Amino acid sequence: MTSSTNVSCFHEARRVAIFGGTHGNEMSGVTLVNLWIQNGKEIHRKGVETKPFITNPRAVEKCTRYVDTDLNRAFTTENLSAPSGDDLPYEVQRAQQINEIFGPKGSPEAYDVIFDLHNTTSNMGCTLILESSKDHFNLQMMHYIKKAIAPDSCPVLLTEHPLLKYSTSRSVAKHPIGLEVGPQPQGVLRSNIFESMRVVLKHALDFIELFNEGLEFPPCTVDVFRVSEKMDYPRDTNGNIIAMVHPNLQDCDWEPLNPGDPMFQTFDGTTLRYEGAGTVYPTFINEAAYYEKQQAFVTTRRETLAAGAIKKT
Ligand SMILES: CC(=O)N[C@@H](CC(=O)O)C(=O)O
Ligand SMILES: [Zn+2]
Repeated sequence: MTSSTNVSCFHEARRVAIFGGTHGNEMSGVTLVNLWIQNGKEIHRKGVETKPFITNPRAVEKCTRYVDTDLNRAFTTENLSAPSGDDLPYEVQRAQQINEIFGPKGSPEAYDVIFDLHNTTSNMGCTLILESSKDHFNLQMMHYIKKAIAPDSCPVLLTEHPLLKYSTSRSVAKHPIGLEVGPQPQGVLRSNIFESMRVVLKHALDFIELFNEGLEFPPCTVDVFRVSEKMDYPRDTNGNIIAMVHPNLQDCDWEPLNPGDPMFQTFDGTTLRYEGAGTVYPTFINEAAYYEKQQAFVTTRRETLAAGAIKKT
């Protein structure tokens, strides 16, 4: 067998977009994208058209997550195929426009790559979000970024899950990549968070340039954290929250949580413990935007994915 039989070929990643302001109060992405709209020199790469784009301008203007509904949940087939009109929620109208410009989602005309820039109030560091374990192009890119950024770490969160997966803005692209950097409060810019987001984007664009130049990337493996279970805050019968994230768990994103470990602390100081089966790795711990989604954190499990060799056609 010749080595080339194991190489997956992809078209050049010529059309690339960088989304900021999918959530209007996540300031690193909003600020970087606005900078790059003014001057795109930093994101220019040979043989690549990179378009910086503010996805939810009305939410950015109000510095709020969204106006009518969460844009990063709005890219469902139902929404995208609904008859368009002013009566639709603002973000659904916006999703349709974005799908026209960068999609259509699932079609050969769709953009090759979309980076969607997010911030979290959780202590997640610089996290790459992968939507499909079978996307070898993205796996290779994430492998490249992890190597380039070492000894700093860059965990990969895999959101592939039958119930917990959601319809993101970036999902209109052939290769959707979320970048989630924290901790940063909503509406706030922190220089360290801003800079680490910028550095990851730099490496990502370098990878695309090398790929388009014809470099072959050999098979590799990527350690990922696969989303497993959504954990809500403990509540009373009226739905009111009766406990907080336990101090031993707060800020401990990506660290092992074992059966019997403290998880929540009630207002009178009682510790509630994790009673699941086996070790999990919580993340999005105490994310501000997830109170409305009844989510205190999400558990993940570690997995190693194999990426085949890739090369441009
Ligand atoms: C805090 C936050 O907004 N996180 C993103 C994660 C993602 O882009 O997949 C979201 O919930 O849409
Ligand atoms: Zn966000």
